[in-house]
Amino acid sequence: MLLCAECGRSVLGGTCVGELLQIAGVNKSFGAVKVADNVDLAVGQTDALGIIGPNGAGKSTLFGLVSGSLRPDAGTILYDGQDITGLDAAGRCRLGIARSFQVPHPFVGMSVFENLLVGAIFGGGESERDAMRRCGEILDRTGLASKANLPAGSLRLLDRKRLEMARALATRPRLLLLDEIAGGLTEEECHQLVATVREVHASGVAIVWIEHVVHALLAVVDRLVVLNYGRKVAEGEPREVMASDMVQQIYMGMDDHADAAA
Ligand SMILES: Nc1ncnc2c1ncn2[C@@H]1O[C@H](COP(=O)(O)OP(=O)(O)OP(=O)(O)O)[C@@H](O)[C@H]1O
Repeated sequence: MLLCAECGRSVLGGTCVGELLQIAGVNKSFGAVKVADNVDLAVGQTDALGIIGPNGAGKSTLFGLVSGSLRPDAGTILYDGQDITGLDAAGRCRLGIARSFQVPHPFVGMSVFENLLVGAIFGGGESERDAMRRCGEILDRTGLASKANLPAGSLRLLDRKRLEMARALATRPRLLLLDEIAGGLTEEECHQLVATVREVHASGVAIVWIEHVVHALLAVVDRLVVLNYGRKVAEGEPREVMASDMVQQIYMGMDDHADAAA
């Protein structure tokens, strides 16, 4: 892949694709607990970015700030060059930001297909006819075609995870935020899920993936960010980041905060 000499991002057709998402100086506290501490982050239009960090590091909170369910106390969020810091979640969804949740929460009484249609019509802004056609394609792509008419509440774990991703895809995202979709799956199921995420990325969707199942993440992402106590403490080539002393210390529980608390 050709990279821009100035910013290091991908070059398509001779043009730098630039940033899709830019987070600058974002802070968020819940009471006395700071869960986003001056976070800067950029995601290019063709990026696949992984985010790791211990429990409570502020990873899901960051997704809330990007998808619009949470407001930062300070800082700016730009999407496609537009300041979306004050925009609500529905507005961000219409611009192409979609999020899957760590704990899937589909409309359990509706069928799998109906769950996608809701996303496609209300989130993606499509006519019912276009939405139905595209939802059929997404069901195929995510391996849910044979489950289309089942109630979402009857699905087992892998299919619930797939549905969570399919619902996000139904909104026609350019930026897909995946929150721990591989947890609890068998090796084979994980392998299938990785293949689907790779396909989605290859179709032109930027991916940001929070995941504790690191081998699944490393099979997809080309950059890795580490959060700890709300701070971005490392960023770079995934295997180099994983091998760094910083990450080893955090995962061995030997970082500054742990020392201080001891
Ligand atoms: N709405 C909220 N109100 C108060 N505290 C919250 C809220 N949401 C998250 N927190 C707290 O903020 C901290 C960061 O939570 P967050 O879910 O972002 O962490 P995480 O890195 O995603 O963790 P995990 O890997 O366990 O999912 C935690 O201490 C959590 O309890």
